[in-house]
Amino acid sequence: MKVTIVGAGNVGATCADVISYRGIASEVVLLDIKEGFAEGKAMDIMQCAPNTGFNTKVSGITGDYTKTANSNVVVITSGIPRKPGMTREELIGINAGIVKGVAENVLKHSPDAIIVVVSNPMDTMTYLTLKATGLPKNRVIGMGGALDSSRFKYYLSKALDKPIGDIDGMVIGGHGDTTMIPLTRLASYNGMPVSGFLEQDVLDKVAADTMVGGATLTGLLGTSAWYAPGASVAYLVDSILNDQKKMIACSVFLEGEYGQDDICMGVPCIIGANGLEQIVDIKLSEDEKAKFAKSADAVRNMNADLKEVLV
Ligand SMILES: NC(=O)C1=CN([C@@H]2O[C@H](COP(=O)(O)OP(=O)(O)OC[C@H]3O[C@@H](n4cnc5c(N)ncnc54)[C@H](O)[C@@H]3O)[C@@H](O)[C@H]2O)C=CC1
Ligand SMILES: O=C([O-])CC(=O)C(=O)O
Repeated sequence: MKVTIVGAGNVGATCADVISYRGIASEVVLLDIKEGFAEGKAMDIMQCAPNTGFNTKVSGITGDYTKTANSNVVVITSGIPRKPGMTREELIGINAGIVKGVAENVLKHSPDAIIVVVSNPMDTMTYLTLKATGLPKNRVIGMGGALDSSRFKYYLSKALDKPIGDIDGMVIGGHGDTTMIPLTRLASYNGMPVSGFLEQDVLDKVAADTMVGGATLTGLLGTSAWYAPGASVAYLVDSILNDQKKMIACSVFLEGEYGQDDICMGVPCIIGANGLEQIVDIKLSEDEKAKFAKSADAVRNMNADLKEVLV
């Protein structure tokens, strides 16, 4: 199985590293526009193999899409990340043109690929990819919810002081500082509701910290995060390539689900060999429904800025 990752920067290279280390694909191609950069990252990753023991073939290329031919999955991480104080939405001006051009180029050589969109603002970039390529909705999947959910589990595990692997929880909605919806009501510690262990004010703080999880890291690092983002993409790619049918919160095109139409947003999805195989329409509370509708308004507002790039 072959995966192409466009953008060999922090997130793209980390994703390639996790995919190869965990043997998720037999071949990974990293592509970047910066001369020699993808080649260097690929060489560095390959030189881990003797000591970590993987067999994935990782190669890098500058701008030559012929080397990406017949990829099963293409991950788009190309574009600029935010700096401290910025929102993800502020990246749209530069990233929209990059993502559209990349999506068109990859499809010329991998017409059957499933595309995973990572570049921000991710929900809008996913919508753009879907509209610009005309691909069916099962083949365009935005990654954000897998990451936001892992940050939610992290903050819950800290508040509970319990192992992160014992915690379950999901974040739906938009992948933005104010549009994420951590589903606290449904989060659990070994199958038991977290509300049985934590006071409401603590749960509210966990949700608030989760929502600004990316901004917090951007403030600490000077650029946005990459370890958990790269690992979250690899987790999603694994479910596709190995037909795991995991339920993962992903940004996908909605046609009536959750009361929304003509928009890509984070909802629970079954992800397998066909990409998006099912949208799981869970029953939200009135409060969660209101939050989802508000989140959709904000994402839709952002999508309106695509008018020029979508001509
Ligand atoms: N959806 C999510 O959960 C997350 C999204 N992101 C987003 O992912 C994107 C990448 O972030 P980083 O890897 O940290 O940035 P980075 O700056 O480290 O890497 C981006 C790479 O894209 C390359 N690039 C730019 N234009 C290109 C083009 N036309 N073709 C090929 N490559 C091109 C650059 O040369 C650079 O190497 C950002 O937009 C960031 O906001 C980051 C983390 C999580
Ligand atoms: O915060 C950012 O800009 C990058 C991102 O989407 C994340 O780490 O969640």
